[in-house]
Amino acid sequence: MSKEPDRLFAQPLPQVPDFAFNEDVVRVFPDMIKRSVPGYPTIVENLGVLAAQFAQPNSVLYDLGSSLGAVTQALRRHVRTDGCRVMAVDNSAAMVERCREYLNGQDSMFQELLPVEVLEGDILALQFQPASVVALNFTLQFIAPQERLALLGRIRQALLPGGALILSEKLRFNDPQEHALLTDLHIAFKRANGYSELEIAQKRSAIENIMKPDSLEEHRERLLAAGFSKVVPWFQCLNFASLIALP
Ligand SMILES: Nc1ncnc2c1ncn2[C@@H]1O[C@H](C[S@+](CC[C@H]([NH3+])C(=O)[O-])CC(=O)[O-])[C@@H](O)[C@H]1O
Ligand SMILES: O=C(O)C(=O)Cc1ccccc1
Repeated sequence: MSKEPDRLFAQPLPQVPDFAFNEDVVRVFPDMIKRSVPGYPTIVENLGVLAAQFAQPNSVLYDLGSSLGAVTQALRRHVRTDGCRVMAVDNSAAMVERCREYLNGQDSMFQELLPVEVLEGDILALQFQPASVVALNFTLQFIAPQERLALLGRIRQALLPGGALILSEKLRFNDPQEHALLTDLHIAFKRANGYSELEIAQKRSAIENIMKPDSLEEHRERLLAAGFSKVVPWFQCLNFASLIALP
C-alpha cells in the first residue's frame, strides 16, 4: 500500500478547487483517510467481523464506493461463507485501477479468499444482485442528497433475509453546541495527526460543496423510509459513525 504522505493542501492555493477522487488523491489516499477519519481503521477491520455474521451462502457482498478496496480486503479476510463473492464498485477510474492492483497483491499473499470483481461505475446506476452484505463506508455522504433515499431503497430490495447494510458516515448534529464541540474535536484530531491550520481550512473548503453529511436522526428516518426494519449504531468516534441497518 502506498505510504506517500498527504500534503495535497499544504501550500496556499489561490482558489481551492472542489475535491475530486483523482490520481493525486489516489496516491495519498491511505494516509489521508487514516489521518482525517477518527476510527477509520477500527471501522474497516470490524466491518469484516460484522459482515461474517450477516453473509449468506451464494450471495454477493457489495463494497459501494470502494476507493482502494480497504473494506473489500477486510471482507475477504473475515468472510468464509460458501459461494459468496465480493463486488467492489467505484466511479473513479484512478481509484479502480489502483484498487485492482492492491487486490491482486492480496490474492498473491493469501489462499481461499472470496472471489472479487471491481466495477468502474456509478452506484446509482447499479443493477443489484441478491446481496447479504452491503457496505457504504463513507460513500453516501458524496451522493447527491435527493438521490440518497432511492439508492437505499434499491439496496433494501436487493438484501436477503439475514443480511445487512453497514453504513458509515460523517455526522452533522442538530444541536448547535454538540455540532460545534464535535467539529472542534475533529479539527483537534487532524491537528494531532500533523495537519496544519492551512491544510485543515483548504480541505474543508474543497469538500464543502461535494460532501453533505446528515444527522443520525436523518439517517435513521431515511433508512426506515427505504424499508429497513431496524437501525443499530455500532460505532461512533467524534463526528464519525457507523450503523447496521437490517432488512
Ligand atoms: N456515484 C458514485 N458511484 C460510485 N462511487 C462513488 C460515487 N460517488 C462517490 N464515489 C466514490 O466513493 C468513494 C468515497 S471514499 C470511500 C472510502 C472507502 N469506502 C474506504 O472504506 O476506504 C470516502 C472518503 O474519501 O471520505 C470515492 O472513492 C469515490 O470515488
Ligand atoms: O477530511 C475531512 O474533514 C473529512 O470529513 C473526511 C474526508 C476524508 C477523505 C476525503 C474526503 C473527506
